[in-house]
Amino acid sequence: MTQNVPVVTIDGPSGSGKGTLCQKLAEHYQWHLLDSGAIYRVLALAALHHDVALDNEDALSLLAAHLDVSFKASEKGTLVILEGEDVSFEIRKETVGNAASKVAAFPRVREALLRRQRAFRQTPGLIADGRDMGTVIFVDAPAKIFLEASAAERAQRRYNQLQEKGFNVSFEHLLSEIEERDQRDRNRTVAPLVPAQDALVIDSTSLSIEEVVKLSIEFIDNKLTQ
Ligand SMILES: Nc1ncnc2c1ncn2[C@@H]1O[C@H](COP(=O)(O)OP(=O)(O)OP(=O)(O)O)[C@@H](O)[C@H]1O
Ligand SMILES: Nc1ccn([C@H]2C[C@H](O)[C@@H](COP(=O)(O)O)O2)c(=O)n1
Repeated sequence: MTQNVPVVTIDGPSGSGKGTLCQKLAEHYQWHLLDSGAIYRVLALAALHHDVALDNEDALSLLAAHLDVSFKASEKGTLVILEGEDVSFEIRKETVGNAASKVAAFPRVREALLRRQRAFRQTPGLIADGRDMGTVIFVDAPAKIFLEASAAERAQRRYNQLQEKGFNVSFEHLLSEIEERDQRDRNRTVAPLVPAQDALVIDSTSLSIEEVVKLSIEFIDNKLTQ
């Protein structure tokens, strides 16, 4: 019964630090990791590759139901494979993130990806990263965290990240993309980005990564022993 396998859900807006926190938690507990955003990103990329319009819910949900995606552990981290091709780098582009946010707004697309996400619940446990992990996908999770940060701080983090990788980007452009994505993810009719009622909300705007990890582990350990 996978229902007995513990899950920790980490939800929050783009750039709040979910991915960073989830990797550290998965290492700490030696649990599996679900990056649900990567699945939506792969779907968006598949739509772009196959010329499927980002507003065609029928075609997108069909594509989602048959999405040929797999995740492979490697020395460089987890590789994301779409139809046999390594798309780990491509799916991280801001254009793909924005497209993912558009396709993710359709109820039948979300429905088509539901079981695929729940299948990640395997012993000894799962750290689940996304927007609706605690509110829809794993509502019975014993520990739920909602990670926030101001839009300006998230844009600054993304700016630093891209600069380090050698990309020349405008801070203002990044900020407006983050605000646009927030607006879409928070206001959609299905599975909007909101904290679960039983989630611990952490505002990381002025916290270091280490402080966020420490607070999270204290909370999770407490919840898991209740
Ligand atoms: N508390 C923090 N303080 C400073 N920088 C941070 C903090 N948490 C994360 N970061 C940095 O912010 C950037 C974005 O973090 P991360 O990719 O984990 O966010 P995310 O919420 O997973 O974003 P997305 O949803 O778009 O994938 C990374 O460069 C990361 O190192
Ligand atoms: N559980 C999820 C995960 C992701 N999405 C959508 C909304 C995001 O803007 C987009 C990309 O996610 P990211 O990789 O930046 O975490 O995918 C969603 O709706 N639900």
